[in-house]
Amino acid sequence: MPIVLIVLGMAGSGKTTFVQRLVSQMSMEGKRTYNVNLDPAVLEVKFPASIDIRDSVKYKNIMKSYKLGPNGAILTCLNIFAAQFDQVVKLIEAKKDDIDYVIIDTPGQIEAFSQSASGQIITDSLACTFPCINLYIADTVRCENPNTFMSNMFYALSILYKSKIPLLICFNKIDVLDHSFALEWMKDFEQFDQNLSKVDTYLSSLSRSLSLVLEEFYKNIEACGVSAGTGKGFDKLELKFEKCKQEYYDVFYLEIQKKLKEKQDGQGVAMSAFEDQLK
Ligand SMILES: Nc1nc2c(ncn2[C@@H]2O[C@H](COP(=O)(O)OP(=O)(O)OP(=O)(O)O)[C@@H](O)[C@H]2O)c(=O)[nH]1
Repeated sequence: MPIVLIVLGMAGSGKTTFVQRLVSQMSMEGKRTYNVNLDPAVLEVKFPASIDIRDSVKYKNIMKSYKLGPNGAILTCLNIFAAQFDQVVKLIEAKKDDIDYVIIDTPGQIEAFSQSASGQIITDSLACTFPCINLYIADTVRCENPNTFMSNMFYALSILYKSKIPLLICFNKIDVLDHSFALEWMKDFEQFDQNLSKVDTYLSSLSRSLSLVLEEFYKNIEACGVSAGTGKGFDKLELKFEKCKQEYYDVFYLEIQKKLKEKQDGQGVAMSAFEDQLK
C-alpha cells in the first residue's frame, strides 16, 4: 500500500521545489511515485505529474465565468475538483501495487486545506484508503521572525486538527539558515520568549500566549530540516515517513474508519459542509 504525502505550506515556502526534489530522490532510489498537481494556476508543472488538476478544471475560465480574482478562482477550482476526487482515488487504487508513494503538490492558498471543505474532502477520501501524511513545509528563513514562526505553527496545528492525519513539519531552505533554532523554540518556551522580546510588536503578546497553548502540540509533532534546493536532509525523510505511517495506524486509523462509516451511512459531515458551500 503506497504512502500518500500531501505537501502543504504558505506561499513561497518551497512546496513545489520540495516535491521536485523528493520525486527525483525517490526515483534515484528505485522507488515508484505517483505524482499529483493540485495547483490549478501554475503555468508549468516542474515534475512528472500522473494527475494534473489543470486537465480537469481551467483556472482562467473559472475566473471569467464566476467573475473571481486569482485566490477565489483557485479555491473554486479545488472545490470543483474535490467533487470528483473519488475518481482520483480509484485511479490510485488501481495502481496501488505498483507504487510506493503518492506525492501531492498543493497551491499556496493554504486556507484550502486549513479551512475549506475541499481540502477536507480530498484528505478524507485519501486517508480512508491509504496511510496518509501531511507534510507542512515552513520557510526556515522567514521563521527566524518569531511572529512568522508562530503563524506557521498555528497553520500547522489547524491542519492537524482539521485533517486528523499525521503531520510532519519540514523546515525548508536550511542551506540558507539552519533550523536548529526552530526545534529549540518548539522545546523551550524561554528561548522563544527571549527572541520574541527582541521584536516587540503588538503581535508578540499574542504569539507569547499562543506559544504556551502549543506546548502539547509541539510534544507530539515530528519535525525535521531539509533543503529542497540542495537536497540536504532528504536522506532522513523516509525514516520520518515510516514513523508517521505507524502513527497513522496506531493513532488515527480507528477515527478515520469511523468517519468512513458515517459517510457510507449518508451522514458525511465533510460532504454536507461542502454541499452547503456550493449553495
Ligand atoms: N535557498 C533555497 N531556496 C529554495 C529552497 N526551496 C525553494 N526555494 C526557492 O523558494 C522560492 C519558492 O519556491 P517554490 O517551490 O515555488 O515555492 P511554493 O511553496 O511551491 O510556492 P507557491 O506555489 O507559490 O506557494 C523559489 O525561488 C525557490 O527556488 C531551498 O531549499 N533553498
